[in-house]
Amino acid sequence: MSRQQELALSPGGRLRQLLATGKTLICPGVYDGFSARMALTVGFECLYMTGAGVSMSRIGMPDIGLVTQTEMVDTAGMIANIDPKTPLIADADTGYGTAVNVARTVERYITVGVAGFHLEDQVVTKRCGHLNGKECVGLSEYLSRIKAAVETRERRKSDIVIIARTDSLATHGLDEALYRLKEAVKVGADVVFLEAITTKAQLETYCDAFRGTGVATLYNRVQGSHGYKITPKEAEQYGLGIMLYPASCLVPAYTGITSALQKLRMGVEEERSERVAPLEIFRVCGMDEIQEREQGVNDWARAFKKDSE
Ligand SMILES: C[C@](O)(C(=O)O)[C@H](CC(=O)O)C(=O)O
Repeated sequence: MSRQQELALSPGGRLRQLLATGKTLICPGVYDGFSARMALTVGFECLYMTGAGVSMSRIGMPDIGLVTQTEMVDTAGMIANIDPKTPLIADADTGYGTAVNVARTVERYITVGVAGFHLEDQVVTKRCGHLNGKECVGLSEYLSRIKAAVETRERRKSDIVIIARTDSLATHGLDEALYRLKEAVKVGADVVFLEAITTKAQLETYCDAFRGTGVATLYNRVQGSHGYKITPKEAEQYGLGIMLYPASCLVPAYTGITSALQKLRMGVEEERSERVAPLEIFRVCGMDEIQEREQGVNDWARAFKKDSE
């Protein structure tokens, strides 16, 4: 693909291109500008905006359906535009209301440059998929959400990737969960996401159900949960299309910051902090590029002034 063609690709197009390689796409969970910058600096090809992370970092609340559409769209737009070449998959939870709310969420995700999103079948007062006590809506309500997303994508002539998530494994069992995902695909979802898989047998049945159908499967690897654990290498062997690591930044932030603060509270400075100069982290956040741009504009202004005098 030429540079021109590559530049012309939409965020959804970039994500589709990555999925078409057939390799498992490893997506670290980011939730703010800083975590996104770190993931980009390390070189990930695709990022995931975790709703749990946005809920905790942005409003200081747990992942129990408190974060709003406005907060999610605003954060997603900021992250997606740090490096528009790297596609962002965003959590869209339940779509934040009825089918019309779903449509508005999708419309806004398209506008701000999100490449793909997942939409689930929990009730609107949802909770993290790895907590007990989940409740799911009926199949027709779930499919209305997916349908609203698909129609919005068509209306906007967008290629945003729609990921159908079901939490019904915990509430209704594996057969119903797979049935829901298959129906979501019929309505127009591109990727399926069976949430909170806890056994090898469930994972195998899930992968078998979609193998050879052209529909990519997503696996949500919530470190520290009761979810079944697989490595990225095993994910390749299972033929999984996407692997999310929602807690990949959250947990190190939690443990690292807490430990540094505990020390500071005792009057001891964290020795690692001394090894990082402010400039180093500003650089992670694009300092050099911004200064280069500034320099370019200043040079132009100087030349302009000289010519016009
Ligand atoms: C994927 C998820 O929706 C998220 O918000 O990142 C969560 C992850 C979590 O709460 O740790 C989930 O429901 O699995």
